[in-house]
Amino acid sequence: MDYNEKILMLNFKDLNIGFAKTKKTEAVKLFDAANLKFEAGDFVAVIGPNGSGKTTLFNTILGQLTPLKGEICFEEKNWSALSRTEKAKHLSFVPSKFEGIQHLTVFDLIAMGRAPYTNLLNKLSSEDLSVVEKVLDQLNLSKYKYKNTLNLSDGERQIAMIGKALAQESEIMILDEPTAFLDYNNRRKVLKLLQHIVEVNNQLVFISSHDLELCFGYCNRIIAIDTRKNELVNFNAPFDKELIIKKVFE
Ligand SMILES: Nc1ncnc2c1ncn2[C@@H]1O[C@H](COP(=O)(O)OP(=O)(O)OP(=O)(O)O)[C@@H](O)[C@H]1O
Repeated sequence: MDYNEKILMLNFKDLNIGFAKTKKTEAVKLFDAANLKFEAGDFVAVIGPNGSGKTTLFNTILGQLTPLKGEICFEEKNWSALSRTEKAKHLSFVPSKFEGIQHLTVFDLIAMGRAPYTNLLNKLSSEDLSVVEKVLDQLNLSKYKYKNTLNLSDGERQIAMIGKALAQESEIMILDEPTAFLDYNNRRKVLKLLQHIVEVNNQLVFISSHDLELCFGYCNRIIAIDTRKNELVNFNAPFDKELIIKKVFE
């Protein structure tokens, strides 16, 4: 076996992203995302102007929207054929803002990541508990273990949300603007943490962001929504920053 061989995770086959026709509205096509492949160990930034379709792309990958054309394959299986629980074992999602919930501790939040593996009563097995402890340890969150999620700073809460996704033990993680509400130091801390997770766990991680310098600094791939040509364009590191900015924002 070639240890440098990359493991294919997601494959966009002839994909068109947008909103399907409904009884009341016409179909809206946003862009082509044809024939892109994503592998284990890819840290991918999705960039594009406001309203270009980053969230729509994520919602399509998450299975909440159907592609207008084509399909998304996960390890060569059609992704849409997988049940919600099966998908949750392969894919975790971190929203850009989580305000915290009264009485929900950091431990409880991270334990929620085990939901795809627990029974109807959500009882944690000893294996679930050891995964939660491992994540608390890995993210240096043990000192906040019993802290209420309402009483964390934005940065701490974002890292706790990443912990919930990590506890899900999915190969793919999607984070919608994970640094949008963070200060300069916490932005770097979160991106560095994600870069580390990609390397150590060999996961596939997608983020969306308007902070191009962060994406250039930490990601190994950028997929940019070119709103002139209505297509998704792939760039691999090392990035030609000027070319990317010109193509997407000028
Ligand atoms: N249900 C819908 N039907 C039709 N168009 C929609 C629907 N929801 C959103 N849109 C439009 O789709 C486009 C893409 O929106 P989306 O939220 O995916 O963009 P975005 O790149 O994530 O934006 P931002 O950077 O501002 O968060 C926008 O023009 C939006 O108005």
